[in-house]
Amino acid sequence: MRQWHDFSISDSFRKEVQDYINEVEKLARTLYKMIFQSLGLENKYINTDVPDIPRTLMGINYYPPCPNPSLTLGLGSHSDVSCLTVLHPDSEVLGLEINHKGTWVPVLPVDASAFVINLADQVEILTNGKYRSIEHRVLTNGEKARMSIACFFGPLEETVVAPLPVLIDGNNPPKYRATLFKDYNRNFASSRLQPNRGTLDFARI
Ligand SMILES: O=C(O)CCC(=O)C(=O)O
Ligand SMILES: [Fe+2]
Repeated sequence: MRQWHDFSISDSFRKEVQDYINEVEKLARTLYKMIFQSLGLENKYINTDVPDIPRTLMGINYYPPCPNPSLTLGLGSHSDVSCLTVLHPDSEVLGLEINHKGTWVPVLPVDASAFVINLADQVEILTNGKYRSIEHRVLTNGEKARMSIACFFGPLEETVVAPLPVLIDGNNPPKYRATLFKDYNRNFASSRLQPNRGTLDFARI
């Protein structure tokens, strides 16, 4: 039987991960820009005033089979903390659900190579709630293990995130205060997963 120390991080594994992250980062940057373009913001403003997303965190989630899926979740309900998540879901073993107006709806990948894109908390703050971060959770499967690869794209720790001034006026007062991303992140880590997009409470006015 193979032991844990038989699994080294080989050069080929390192390269695969690096190539994957490079490609997914290009996609994330394109989508991130399109989010703000869709709100009518000019490219010049986006390039100078919207915080950059240079920070990538990649996580491989492994959900072992569970003898009684009704008793537990694979991952409790939460919204992602950063700006945007590019998720490579397991197209064979389903389980991801989003909360759509109070109803849990399964996310069905259109094919084996399709990504799921989650808008995360910092985009909700920047757009002053025009785009909302999505609450999601993962069910367990009775027979098969599930795997997913999540890449989270966000600002630097020292970046202050606040609703973009251009989206604020008399009819649209700020719904969120300015927070240092480091503090937001620390609050997320110490409060663990929270339902109802509860991590946003940290910045909500
Ligand atoms: O496994 C999944 O499909 C979702 C994972 C997830 O929500 C996360 O890593 O934040
Ligand atoms: Fe998530």
